[in-house]
Amino acid sequence: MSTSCSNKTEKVEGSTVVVGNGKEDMSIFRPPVVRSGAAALNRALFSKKVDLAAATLHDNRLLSKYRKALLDSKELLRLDRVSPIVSHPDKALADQGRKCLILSPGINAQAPETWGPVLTEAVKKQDLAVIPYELRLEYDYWSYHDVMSSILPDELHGDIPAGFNTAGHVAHLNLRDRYLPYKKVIAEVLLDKNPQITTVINKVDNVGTESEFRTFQYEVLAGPDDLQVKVTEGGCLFDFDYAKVYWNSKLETEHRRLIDLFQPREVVCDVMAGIGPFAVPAGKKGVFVWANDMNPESFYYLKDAIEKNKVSQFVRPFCEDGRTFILKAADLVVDAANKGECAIMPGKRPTRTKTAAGGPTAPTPEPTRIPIPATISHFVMNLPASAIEFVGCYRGLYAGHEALFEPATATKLPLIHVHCFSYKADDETPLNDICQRITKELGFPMRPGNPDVEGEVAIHDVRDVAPAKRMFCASFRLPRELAFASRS
Ligand SMILES: C[S@@+](CC[C@H](N)C(=O)[O-])C[C@H]1O[C@@H](n2cnc3c(N)ncnc32)[C@H](O)[C@@H]1O
Repeated sequence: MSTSCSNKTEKVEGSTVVVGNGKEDMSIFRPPVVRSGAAALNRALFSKKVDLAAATLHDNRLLSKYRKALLDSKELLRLDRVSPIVSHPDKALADQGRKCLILSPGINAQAPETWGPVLTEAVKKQDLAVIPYELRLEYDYWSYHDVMSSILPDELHGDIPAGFNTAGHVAHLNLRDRYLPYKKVIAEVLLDKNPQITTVINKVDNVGTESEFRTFQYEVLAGPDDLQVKVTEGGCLFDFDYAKVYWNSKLETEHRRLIDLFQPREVVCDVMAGIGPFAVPAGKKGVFVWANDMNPESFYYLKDAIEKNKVSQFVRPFCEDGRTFILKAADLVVDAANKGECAIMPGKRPTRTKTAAGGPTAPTPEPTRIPIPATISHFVMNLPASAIEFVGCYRGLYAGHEALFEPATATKLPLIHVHCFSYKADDETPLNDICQRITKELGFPMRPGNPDVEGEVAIHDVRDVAPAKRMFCASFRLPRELAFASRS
């Protein structure tokens, strides 16, 4: 046989193997079929023996030379997560430190015609011998996907639940009905294969129980019913009860995108702040944030995050309906600026406090005073199911305060970032839909475009949420006519 011809790479679930002569049966590396249904997971059933061959070296010093040569000639086993270098299967020889190299499937110890050129030559030189080798693959070897493919019937293989949300040690599934009979087994395998996860929950869909605070009903599928989680996002620690407040780790990129727009010393108003994934990291970079959430539990954990992350000079927590908070925040910020409120940052000592000669300690620099500006630069409204309905509340935001903005000063009116859902489409359909809805609520014509042009909206595609639904963020500057309208 010549292994140098007709090499091909075959993808086996969870493993890639390069086949020497193109004739190997790759199914030998698939996990055993364990159609135990919804019964308890029996890990022992996933043990599998695979008959292969190994090259046993007469001198271990030749190990690296032959490992490379056999790899290059495609005669060495190449299987993800399996080292081809193993102890000799004979215990006495193994105790003497003798090693073997596991060979590619298709190579048969008893059939020299299946050996490639490197093996043939090395055997001739008596550098090595080819022996049968039994490779054992156990439950721990198989990936989550391998194990679930073994357990689930063929008709459920297309959509094996994998894209779960995590919050600290909790994995949060939202299983489709057809996977529910297997929910306990799915949860057990997830626990086994994700060491950082210790509790698996599934969303329980009780029609009409969706909370206004975006919390959900759940059942524990595996692990303790402990949903007090610790999560790090944007360099900040959040320690909260996942059952009582909204948290979605899939929004991390969106949080970062908006935080990157905010400049230190600006003011941001987060109308539906949750426990602060926009507000707290923004505060950490020196942005003043007026952060509000109507859920008292979110307010509690928002205050906790402000304290734990030491951003209380920059982030102020509130707990009220966002509809009333919008105008109130604008007024509070004007008041704070008029009163000269500020953050005071301690002066930083130079790292070396003594002169090279061991002289006097350098004086502590003066603290830096960072005044709160009078105007809000950004509003954030992440309540996608209904935030667009809140945009009418901006009417009269800066009534009587024309002097604070362009053209009297260089300050622009605030940018409003409204999260919302719309259709999934490759054309303008979602953009037009979102602009029509904003127009209706605002009472001012808005169209897709550049947010710096009055009447235009930039629409960012945030993420997929359902087969026909996506989440977007619509950003626009508050039109002058509305900002300075009288408050009704
Ligand atoms: C989708 S969550 C977003 C939370 C946070 N901004 C984030 O990105 O994770 C929406 C939040 O709006 C809050 N909420 C719901 N109705 C509200 C209202 N009328 N006023 C203020 N907050 C509200 C909920 O309690 C929830 O925390």
